[in-house]
Amino acid sequence: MKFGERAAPTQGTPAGVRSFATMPDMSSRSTPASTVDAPTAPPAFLQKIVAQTDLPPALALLPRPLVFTNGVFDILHRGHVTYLAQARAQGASLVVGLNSDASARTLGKGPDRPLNAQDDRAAVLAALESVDLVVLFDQSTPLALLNLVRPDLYVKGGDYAIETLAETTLVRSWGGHAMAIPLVAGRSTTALVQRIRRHRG
Ligand SMILES: Nc1ncnc2c1ncn2[C@@H]1O[C@H](COP(=O)(O)OP(=O)(O)OP(=O)(O)O)[C@@H](O)[C@H]1O
Ligand SMILES: O=P(O)(O)O[C@@H]1O[C@H]([C@H](O)CO)[C@@H](O)[C@H](O)[C@@H]1O
Repeated sequence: MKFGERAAPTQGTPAGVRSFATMPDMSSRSTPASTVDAPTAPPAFLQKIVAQTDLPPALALLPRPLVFTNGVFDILHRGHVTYLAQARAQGASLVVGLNSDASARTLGKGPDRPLNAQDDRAAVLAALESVDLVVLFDQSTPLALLNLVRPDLYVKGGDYAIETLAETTLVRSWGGHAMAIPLVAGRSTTALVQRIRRHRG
């Protein structure tokens, strides 16, 4: 139900949200609707962010085939969301390995990158319908995490030569597969940042 819609009183109103059934009738007052208590419960999508130590039970709940990908996802753009939706469509669930800030800094993307901190990047990814789990990793490659997740399919964007990746060799070692997804032309975080900086003068 969208904010402000009236509905029949239901049981199980989320914590922090007062049921309309228990709210004072404000129809005859001039008080604006914005004075109604704001929800205080954290959004459910944050539950998709899991620590590596909590992975086994979280993975056990995911339907197979399981797809895995990884990256920095610093400023989310159309290329990313297209790629993640296409990756998810290859299986029944998608786990994203997300470079921690320390790990991202080792990748040579620039001295001020990542611009968005790891918790913010994780939250934005977790809010996507295509993403089932987000797991941070601290190394310069996702190999150790990949070995924990043991997906059926490893996916990376077409900016990588999939056959040359160590991730491809690893996923094939347990009978998994690897696939490259074609790039959405002209979309990258680096290009976006450059354009913003040029316009700023
Ligand atoms: N335009 C795009 N189309 C499809 N997939 C993409 C695109 N850009 C990035 N990806 C994929 O998204 C994942 C995360 O990529 P990354 O965070 O490096 O994006 P980026 O925009 O290329 O960033 P940067 O410019 O900082 O390198 C990678 O697997 C990459 O292959
Ligand atoms: O966001 P990026 O830069 O595409 O993600 C990187 O991918 C690397 C890739 O898996 C090559 O092996 C990985 O090693 C790196 O840690 C980033 O996740």
